[in-house]
Amino acid sequence: MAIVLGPNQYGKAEVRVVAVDRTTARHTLVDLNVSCALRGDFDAAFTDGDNSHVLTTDTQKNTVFAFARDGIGTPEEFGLRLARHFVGTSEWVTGARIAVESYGWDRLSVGGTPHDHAFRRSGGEVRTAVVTVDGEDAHVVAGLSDLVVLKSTGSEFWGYPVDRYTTLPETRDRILATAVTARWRYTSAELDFAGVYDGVRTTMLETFASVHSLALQQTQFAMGTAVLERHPEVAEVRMSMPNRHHFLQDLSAFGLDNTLDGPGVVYHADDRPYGLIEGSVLRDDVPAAEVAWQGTPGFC
Ligand SMILES: O=c1[nH]c(=O)c2[nH]c(=O)[nH]c2[nH]1
Repeated sequence: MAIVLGPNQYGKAEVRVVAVDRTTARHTLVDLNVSCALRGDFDAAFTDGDNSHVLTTDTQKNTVFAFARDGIGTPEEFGLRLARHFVGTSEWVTGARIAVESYGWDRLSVGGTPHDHAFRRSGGEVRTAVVTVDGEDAHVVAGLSDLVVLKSTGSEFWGYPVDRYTTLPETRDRILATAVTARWRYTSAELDFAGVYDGVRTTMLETFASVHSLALQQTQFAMGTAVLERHPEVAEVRMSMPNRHHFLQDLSAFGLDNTLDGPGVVYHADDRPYGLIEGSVLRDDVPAAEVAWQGTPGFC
């Protein structure tokens, strides 16, 4: 029996970098959380403490800040620049995974006039990008998380099996709410990343709104299908969506009606437990690229 080192990677996680574009008096902000992971021949560091192949995580952090000095661009472009730099710099670094979270800031207005340099964090939504350079190949997985959406009608849930533990009543009209986390893989690393991102996000929102839902599963698949139909540069979509249950609150103890036959206006928003619907939608003519997903958690 031999005990051997298995797959490994290392890098600096969660480098928080904020870049202010001051080229005009109207400033813009880019606010990122960047995590680097290098892959390659680092065995001796793990087995013997031999650091001769270890580009320190401190150097990786410094590289992130230094690269930001020249302008960041999109999260995907920034990730590709960093990953290609790390893979091109030393022969024993054969791959790099750069994960970027991008936080949006909206410009504040004063008396209806947009302010030049004051901002408010926009929503809880986060744009994400995971770039993997593997030798000569580059993979880009874009995404978003915590895009919170709700429909106050246009959602039903019925027709499920009933066993001795089933108490959920069937409904023809319920609130459907979720926080979308989605990642989608591009077929190319040369794209208008900002434009395609906006298009995919809009497609998801429009589909959520317009599909009459018989299950969150159906809505999710429709969202992924619409993305693949409208965006040929997307190879596959993976989504994780908690079902944020809203139940009509029973107000009968107070002599108030609150059923769907009556006004049906007061709901109790349950934060947990929640159903968790996870799925992927693929094109059957595009080859899989599991290395693009290696290390990206949260999906089945
Ligand atoms: O859209 C839904 N899918 C389910 O699988 C499910 N399960 C449940 O209790 N409510 C719901 N709603």
